[in-house]
Amino acid sequence: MFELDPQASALSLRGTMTLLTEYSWFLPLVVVLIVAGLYLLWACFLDPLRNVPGPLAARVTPFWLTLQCRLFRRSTSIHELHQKYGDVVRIGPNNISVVSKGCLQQVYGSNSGTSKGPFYDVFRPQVPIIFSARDNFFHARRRKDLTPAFTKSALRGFEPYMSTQILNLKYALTRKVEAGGGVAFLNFAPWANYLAFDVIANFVFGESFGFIDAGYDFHNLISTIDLRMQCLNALGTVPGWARPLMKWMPFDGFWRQNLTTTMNLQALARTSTEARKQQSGVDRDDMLSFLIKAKQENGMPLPHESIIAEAASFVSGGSDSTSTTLTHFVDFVSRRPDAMRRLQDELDAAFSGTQPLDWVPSEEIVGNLPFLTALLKETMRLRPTSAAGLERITGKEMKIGEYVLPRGVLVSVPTYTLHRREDVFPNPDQFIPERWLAGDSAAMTASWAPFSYGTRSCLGKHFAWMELSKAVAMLFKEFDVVRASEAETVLQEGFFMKGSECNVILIKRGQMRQSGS
Ligand code: HEM
Repeated sequence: MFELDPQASALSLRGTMTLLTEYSWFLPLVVVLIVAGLYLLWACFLDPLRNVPGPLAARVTPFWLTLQCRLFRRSTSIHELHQKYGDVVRIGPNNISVVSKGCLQQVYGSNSGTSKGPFYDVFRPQVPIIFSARDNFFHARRRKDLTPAFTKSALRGFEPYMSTQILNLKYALTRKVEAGGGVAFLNFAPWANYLAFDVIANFVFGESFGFIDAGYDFHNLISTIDLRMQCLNALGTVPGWARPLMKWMPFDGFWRQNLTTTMNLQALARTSTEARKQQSGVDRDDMLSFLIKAKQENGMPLPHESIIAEAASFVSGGSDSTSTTLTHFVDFVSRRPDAMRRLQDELDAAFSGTQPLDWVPSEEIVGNLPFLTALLKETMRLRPTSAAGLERITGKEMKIGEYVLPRGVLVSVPTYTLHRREDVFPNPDQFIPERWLAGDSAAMTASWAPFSYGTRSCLGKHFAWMELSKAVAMLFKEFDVVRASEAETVLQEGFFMKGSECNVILIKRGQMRQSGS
C-alpha cells in the first residue's frame, strides 16, 4: 500500500510555496499550461471540426489567418492549403474554407441559412450599411430600397454621365500621347483609379471628384482608402476582443498607422451629400436621390447619417474594385499582341468608319462583343479583384462533403481557388480568353463568381460591367497598348488583389503598324 510520508509532503508543499513567492511568474505559467493542456485535449477529442484538415497553427489560433492577411497573401496561402489538403480545409479554429462542387449555393445561396460573419464588423461605420449588415432582415430591406438605382433603365439613364468621364480619360490620355509625339509611357493603374473614382462620384453625388482633370490623387484620398482597406481586411480576422488592442501592436507600424488615419472619404461624403441635398430641383436619378427617397420600416426617411455612410461605402466599394479589374485587363492584353489585335478587329468591325472626336462606345454595342466579353471574363477569373473567401457564419447545421459543420462556424469559398479548379478550367493558371468562346461554357459559368453569389452578391455588377466594357473598348479602339516591362506582375492582396504597377506604352492607333514597329 502506498503511504503518504508527512515529512516529504511538507517539503514538497514548502518547495511549491517557495516557487510561488520567490518566482511570481510561476503561478501564471502553471495556469497557462493547464489551460493549454485542456484546450489541446478539447481540440483533439471534442472539437466538432477536429477532422477537417489544415495546418496546426490554423487549427489552434485565428492569428494564422491574420498573419497571411498582414503579409498580403491570404488567397495564395489558402490556395496552397487546398492544393495540399483538398476541397475542405481549416483556416482557423472555427473557420472553414471550401471549394467543393456546389459550394457557392451551399454557402451563399438563399437557402443556405448563413449570414455575414464578424469579419464585417470592422467595415461597419456608426450606423449599419448594406455592405456590412449582418442582420439578414435589415439587409433585405436596404437592398430593396437601393435596387431601383441599378435597374436596366436606371443604368441606361446614367450611361451619358459615365460616357462623359470616359471621354475625359480619352482626352487626358490623348494629350499625353500627343505631348510625347504620338507615344506615351505611363503607369495605367492610377489612371484606372481616377476614372473609377470620378465615375462613382458622379453616380453617387451627381458630380465627379475631378481626378482625371487633376491627373493626381489630391488629398491622398485614393491611397488612404487603399491602405485602410488593407488594414481592415487583416483586422477583420482578429477576434473581437483583440481588435482594439491592435493599434498598440509593437514592432509593426502597419496597424497603428492605418487604424488611426482619419477617413477623408467620410468628410468628403458629408460635404457632397449636404450640397446635393440643397439642390432639391435637380432631376437626376443618382444614388443619393434613391437614398433620399428610401424609407425605413416605420415609413420614415433614412437618417442623414445613414445616407452619408451608404454614400461613402459606395464610393470605396464601387471604385477600387472596378479600377483594379480594369488594370488587370490592360496588364493581360498589353502582354498579348495577338489578343489585342483580335479585340481591335472586333471593335473596328463594330464601330466602322471615322468616329467623331467626342466618340465613346455605347454599352448597347460593346455589351454584345464576344471577344471583349471573353477577355473580361478571363481577366476576372484569373485575377478576381475580390479573391478571398467572403466570410459567412452558419445559422444551422451544414453538411459539406463528409463534414458536418454545426451552427456558428465561419465558412467561405475562396474565389481565387474556385476559379482555378482544374476539372472546370483546364490549364487554370494560364490566361486563355478563348476558353469562353469554345462551345458550352455552362460549367465554367457555374464556377465563376467574381461578383460573389446569392442574396449578398454585388449590387453594382451591371454598373461595373458597363463601365469596364466601355472603358476598354475606348482604350483599345484609340490606342495600341504595349506592356513596358516583361517582368511578371507582382500581386499584393489587401481587401482587393492588385498589381503593384501597370507600366505601358500608349501609341495612337495606326502609328505602330505604319512605322512597321
Ligand atoms: C469589377 C467591379 C466589382 C467587383 C469585382 C465587385 C465585387 C463584389 C463582391 C464580390 C461583393 C460581395 C461582397 C461580400 O459578400 O462581402 C460585392 C458587393 C457589393 N458591391 Fe460590388 N463589385 C464591383 C463593383 C461594384 C460597383 C461599381 C458598385 C456600385 C456602383 C458595387 C456595389 C456593391 C454593393 C452595394 C455590394 C453589397 C451588396 C449586398 O450586400 O447586398 N460593386 N461586390
